Amino acid sequence: MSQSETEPRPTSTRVGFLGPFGTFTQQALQTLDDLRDAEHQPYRTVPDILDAVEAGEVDLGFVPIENSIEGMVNFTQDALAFDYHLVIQREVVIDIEHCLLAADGTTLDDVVEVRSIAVATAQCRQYLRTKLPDAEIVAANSTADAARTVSELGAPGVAALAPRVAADVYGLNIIASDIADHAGNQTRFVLVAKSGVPAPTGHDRTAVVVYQRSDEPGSLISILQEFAARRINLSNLFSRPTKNGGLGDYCFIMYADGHIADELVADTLRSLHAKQGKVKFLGSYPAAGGEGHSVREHADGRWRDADTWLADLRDQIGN
Ligand SMILES: O=C(O)C(=O)Cc1ccccc1
Repeated sequence: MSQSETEPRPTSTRVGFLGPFGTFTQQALQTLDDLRDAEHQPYRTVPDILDAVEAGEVDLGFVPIENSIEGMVNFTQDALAFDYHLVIQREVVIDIEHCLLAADGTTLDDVVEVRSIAVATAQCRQYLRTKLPDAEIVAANSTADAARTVSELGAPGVAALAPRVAADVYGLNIIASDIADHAGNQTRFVLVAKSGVPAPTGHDRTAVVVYQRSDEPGSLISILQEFAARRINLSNLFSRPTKNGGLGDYCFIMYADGHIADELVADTLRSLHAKQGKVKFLGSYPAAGGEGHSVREHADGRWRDADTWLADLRDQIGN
């Protein structure tokens, strides 16, 4: 009897990403060497990907969360903060080059309509306003989705704002390249799963959503003090409307250096929970490019010493 008849074949990991083929998200996913042999499954929108992860249709979801020009990708941040119980496993940062793609016969001078996902057109706002002031901007589900529809339509005067690679995928011409409003355009993507926290690497990030006590003034400062008092660097902090509490009801989405396995990070979260009431953990994961200052190296040793000291003290007093 062959091995395949006795043992179930190991199924490969399935990863859902923002499709169709040719998106920036797909490019970023292709940089993950250990997921090269995984099944890459395109989805139409970020919620579709996250639904698929929650439903177990795919093992992992891969989504954009931050752009160096546009800032936070709010629809992803909000989905992770409010709508799903998923944990970030990893992050990846890639360079982004925006191009205008069109079918044969369309030059830049002919363009009357530009299609793309809003987060991409926002990164080229000045270019579009100055070079194509009369062009209509039409929303698509992704850059590659825009390229796909431009290709299918074949209509003159319609262009997609999309990655260079999408020209090959959809048989279009590049009629303008590198058109973002600022140099060094980059996007951060994250891999999410239903559960699991990767082991600390020493260069990690921890993401949390902290709800402020609406009845207490100065709650942001008291939240920040929890991190500052433990010398934990925050790489990002922004407020988002909770959406249920009416105008002015906000929570904070925070990205801190360190890992939940670090005593100092754990203690910060414990204290935040005690003081603020509601904290949602979004994950601890290796920071891209080895960023994320190590919280553990010095602090954990000192913390263990302090723990031992306190335990001894309590022993002495019989508690
Ligand atoms: O639409 C895409 O190609 C995406 O992957 C989303 C996106 C759009 C613009 C910059 C980075 C990611």
